[in-house]
Amino acid sequence: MEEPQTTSPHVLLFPVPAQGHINVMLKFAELLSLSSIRVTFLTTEHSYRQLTLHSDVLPRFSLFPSFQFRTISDGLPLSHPRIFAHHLTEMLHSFVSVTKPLFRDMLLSPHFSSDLTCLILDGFFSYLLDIDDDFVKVPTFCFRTSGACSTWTILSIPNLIKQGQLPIKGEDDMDRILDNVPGMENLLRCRDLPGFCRATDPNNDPILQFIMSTFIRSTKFSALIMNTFEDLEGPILSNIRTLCPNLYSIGPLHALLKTKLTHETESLNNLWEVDRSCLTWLGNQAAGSVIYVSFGSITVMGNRELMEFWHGLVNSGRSFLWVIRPDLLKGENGEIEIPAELEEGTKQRGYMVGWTPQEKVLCHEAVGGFLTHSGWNSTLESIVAGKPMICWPYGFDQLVNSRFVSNVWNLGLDMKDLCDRETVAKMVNDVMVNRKEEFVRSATEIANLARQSVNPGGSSYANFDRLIEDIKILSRQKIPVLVNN
Ligand SMILES: O=c1ccn([C@@H]2O[C@H](COP(=O)(O)OP(=O)(O)O[C@H]3O[C@H](CO)[C@@H](O)[C@H](O)[C@H]3O)[C@@H](O)[C@H]2O)c(=O)[nH]1
Repeated sequence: MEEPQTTSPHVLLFPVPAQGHINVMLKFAELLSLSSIRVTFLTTEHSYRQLTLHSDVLPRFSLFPSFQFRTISDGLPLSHPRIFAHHLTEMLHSFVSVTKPLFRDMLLSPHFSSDLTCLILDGFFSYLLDIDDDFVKVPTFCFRTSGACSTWTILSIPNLIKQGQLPIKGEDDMDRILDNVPGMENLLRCRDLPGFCRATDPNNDPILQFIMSTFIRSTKFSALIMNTFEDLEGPILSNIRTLCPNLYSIGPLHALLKTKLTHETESLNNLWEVDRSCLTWLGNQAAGSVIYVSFGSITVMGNRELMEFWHGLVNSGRSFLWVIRPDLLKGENGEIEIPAELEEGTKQRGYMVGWTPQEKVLCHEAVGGFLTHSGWNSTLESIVAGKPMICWPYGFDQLVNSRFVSNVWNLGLDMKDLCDRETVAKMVNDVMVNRKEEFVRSATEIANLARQSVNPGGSSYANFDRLIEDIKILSRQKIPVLVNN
């Protein structure tokens, strides 16, 4: 029997306001709502506006009467472009000075202080709570939107610094193997570490220190929820459990949601307008013939990189579907002159759009491979669709993910730190033709494991049920939000 609504647990979710975080945490919110948990989804005014403008979240979530959106200011004017690649430091300062106190006041307001069962905070937002001085006490779970491989790498950085393995000593040092990351022996090279590890003075680099401290802080929360699965990252998850034993691996979350939903829906949570014409174009292409190209929601590139990719794709002779987001280009001065051979090659075999329904595109039978920036959501979506990858990581966790895609899971090739037309054309042909059989074999095996994990009897399915049970137990304990003065 359904629990009466007044006693059902109430959970507050707060993701970082970026596509790769909001998308997955809304899917998580949908899963919680399907399990009779009351959800308040907190997001910034700007993201809420984009979401409601370009996706069907309002009608979709209206099916859950106890679900509500709440908004909070990020301290920037609504007209601010908020491009992470350009404005990260400004945005971080604004979150700390404006959002943090507003968030604290919100937690202490009567609506939340006596009714909230637990807070599920994006791992990158761990600095919004002062856990160390116990100012606000509420059972808090950390939701990590990136994979275990990159999480464990970042948690290992303090040791790498202590052992003198960091800083990286220049370009000649990039291929040195880091032999002291437990569970990743003989695997990671200096160039595979997240971009901020390239700092010359790690002990005094503000970005590196800030990111390390948010990761370490989030292991001190009551629990860690991760969008991954045991068959993919089991040994690494065991290492993370040494720091945070209460860990729920519940991914791939988009696939778990498909299992739990009784009706067919796309669950699109996009901040950009989707162009569906690409599905019609794909419908006219031969099975496995198209390389899908997308660099996620944050990557930016210069004119030179754009032209190298474009030439490489055209020269490969393969068909391509390429997402060119409105803000993909760095905004360098000067018009780009498009050579006639690119125009002609694109007319014959290419299609470009501003934003796609990516999960659907990846599952389309015409798509044979994915040229990706290796964001964690894209990686998992490609894994579930059973599609091999060419990885061109841009930064953050992507540099670790791409190493795992190529050297651990054998799902494709890593193009890290390279951007020339010859490499692009060669890798496209290697993944789509020359080494296709090998990569498709591994991709099919891992896709099957991913599907098993989210079906009844699978590890993620069971872990999600355990999480729901634990939230219900917390709710019966009725721990109020406390302020320690
Ligand atoms: O045309 C497109 C392109 C992308 N997507 C979706 O957008 C999301 C993109 O997420 P992700 O692949 O994770 O990339 P980013 O947007 O770059 O995500 C940020 O957040 C991720 C999760 O923490 C990190 O792994 C990345 O490094 C970080 O850049 C995915 O769900 C895609 O399906 C679309 O729907 N249509």
